[in-house]
Amino acid sequence: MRILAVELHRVAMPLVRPFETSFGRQTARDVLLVRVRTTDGDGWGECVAMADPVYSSEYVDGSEAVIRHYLAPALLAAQEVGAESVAGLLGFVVGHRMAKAAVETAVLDAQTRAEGISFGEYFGADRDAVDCGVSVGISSSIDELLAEVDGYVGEGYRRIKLKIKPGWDIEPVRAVRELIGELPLQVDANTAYTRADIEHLGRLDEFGLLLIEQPFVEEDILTHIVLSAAIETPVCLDESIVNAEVALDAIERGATSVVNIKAGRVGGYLEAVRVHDVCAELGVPVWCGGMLETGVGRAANVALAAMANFTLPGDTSGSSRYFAEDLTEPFELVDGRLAVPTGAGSGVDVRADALADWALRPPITLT
Ligand SMILES: CC(=O)N[C@@H](Cc1ccc2ccccc2c1)C(=O)O
Ligand SMILES: [Mg+2]
Repeated sequence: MRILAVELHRVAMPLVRPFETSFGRQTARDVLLVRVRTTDGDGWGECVAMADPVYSSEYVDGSEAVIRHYLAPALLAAQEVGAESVAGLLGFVVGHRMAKAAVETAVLDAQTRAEGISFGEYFGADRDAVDCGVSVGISSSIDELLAEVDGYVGEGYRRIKLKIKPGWDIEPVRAVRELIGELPLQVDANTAYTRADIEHLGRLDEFGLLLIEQPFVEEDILTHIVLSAAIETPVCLDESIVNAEVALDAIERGATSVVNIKAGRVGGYLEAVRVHDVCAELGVPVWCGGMLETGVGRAANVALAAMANFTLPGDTSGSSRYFAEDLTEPFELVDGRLAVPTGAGSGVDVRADALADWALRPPITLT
């Protein structure tokens, strides 16, 4: 098919409650959505980049600029485009994986809608619903944290993940472990620790955690190797895993024994499937990470999380974890699970009224 136009939409999505991590406090999402208009129909992709470059080097204005000036022109100039050829067409741009992922996903959506197959069928999903976990931010007090966690347990979430940082780790984890009993529990440091903290992090072993996620900076594979050898709790990488080759290297070197897969972080769902396959071959379980996506990105994540080696609950929470109203029909937990959309493509549709109401500015149309 040929790309006739690429539309860049920016919407403001207020969060139902602040979300605090070791790198900052979010109260809203400034979301970039890409719609491609092709000879075979339309498709949508969500860019997971945050407003500021504090989780990764990408940020939403940067993603928009690189799509506008490099990625969209490359696709518009191509005579024939398919999801499987997008990465090659965009390879001349270094990095900008979240921007590339949004564009590739929009093409994949248009292509699979035209073919009448769902993302789940395209990825090779092996189930029709996925177990859901929830990511809980840093709170202003232990009591406030416990009230929030208690609510999620009541909603049926099958796994709790706590954001931690130096000064907010052992005590909150102890309190939550006491509250939730044997319910699976894990922590995410978002790179906030250093090698000097290894002994301190070993104190988490008493809580029987599923994993500790990305304690050290993205580039520092070595210190994750040292930590893995020093503590019982399995080490899981997130920010570090930028593609399947890095996943293979990190696993082979003993830096990680569980992998958080995020399509946006690795450049798209096709690379995410490759990361899944590499981990499956090595017997390393994976789970689907989250970037506070709207229903557009959430739909694709749920389909990805239905692949065989996604054996741990992901951060594929219900829409209401983040948004009072979603851009699509809301994703709602049933028995701690989300159903994999069965419609063609992503299986969800962007609500035109919400898009118009929450638009930060008129869409940019590139032809
Ligand atoms: C669900 C979860 O913990 N996600 C990320 C961190 C994160 C936190 C805050 C965010 C705010 C706006 C956009 C993306 C964000 C991602 C993680 O696993 O490391
Ligand atoms: Mg993480």
